[in-house]
Amino acid sequence: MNTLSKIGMVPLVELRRVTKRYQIGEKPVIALKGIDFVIQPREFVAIWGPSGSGKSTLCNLIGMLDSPTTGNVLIDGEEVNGLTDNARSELRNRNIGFVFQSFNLVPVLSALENVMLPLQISGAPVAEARERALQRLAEVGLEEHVAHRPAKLSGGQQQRVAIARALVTDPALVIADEPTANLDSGNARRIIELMLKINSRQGTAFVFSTHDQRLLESVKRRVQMEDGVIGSDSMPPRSAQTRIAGTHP
Ligand SMILES: Nc1ncnc2c1ncn2[C@@H]1O[C@H](COP(=O)(O)OP(=O)(O)OP(=O)(O)O)[C@@H](O)[C@H]1O
Repeated sequence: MNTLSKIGMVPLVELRRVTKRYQIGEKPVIALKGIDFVIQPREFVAIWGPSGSGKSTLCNLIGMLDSPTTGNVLIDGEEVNGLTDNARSELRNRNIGFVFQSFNLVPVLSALENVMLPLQISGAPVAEARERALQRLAEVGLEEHVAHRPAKLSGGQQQRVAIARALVTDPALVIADEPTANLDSGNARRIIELMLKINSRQGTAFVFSTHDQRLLESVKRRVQMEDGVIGSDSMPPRSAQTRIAGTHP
């Protein structure tokens, strides 16, 4: 992120009157109907709502994986619409980490190699990539499992590898689209607590989506999606971020 967002002068993400329309054959689907939305540095935001309400579409636009039909998306104060594909990829790789519902780990690579991958793709020397990946895996509590391939890990452990991978490039924002959808309720809760802890300790901003209201108890900013608009049951942003017992700012 540039210095302006680091010192809080511009939001990390800003959506201005964003719409998204999909066309399947003859029939248009308006997935987002004019969204205004801001994520500030260090925020932890839950996007919740029923299936089909527009959560993934919103995450994809925030992560520049897709473009709006109308309206503007600004990342770190920079308007995304006018950028070339290369400039957009560069902005994304520099600033944003992703966690997906199906973990998306490379099956033939170990946990360590999976986490090293984003750094190696960006040209970091192997020794440095290894050191930073080991550090991230330790932060998510997997130092004992670094040599295991994904198939040897539980769903919760695989998602923790994915979180370590999302964090390894030190992004200002991690987008986690339904990160707990394939986990049982205990592991789902542990994943949210882990993300809250990283947010609290390191200041990484998180936006995560879920249809499970039970996961929202400890999240202070909630954005409810309802048929393509932000619903009335949203909780406003808070200047102070959530702290988990035993963690430090
Ligand atoms: N690629 C696409 N092509 C056509 N329609 C789409 C596409 N992606 C999403 N939609 C439609 O847009 C609307 C919003 O979908 P979206 O996936 O954003 O909702 P969601 O809240 O994330 O749902 P879920 O929780 O089931 O993932 C739905 O009506 C969906 O069918």
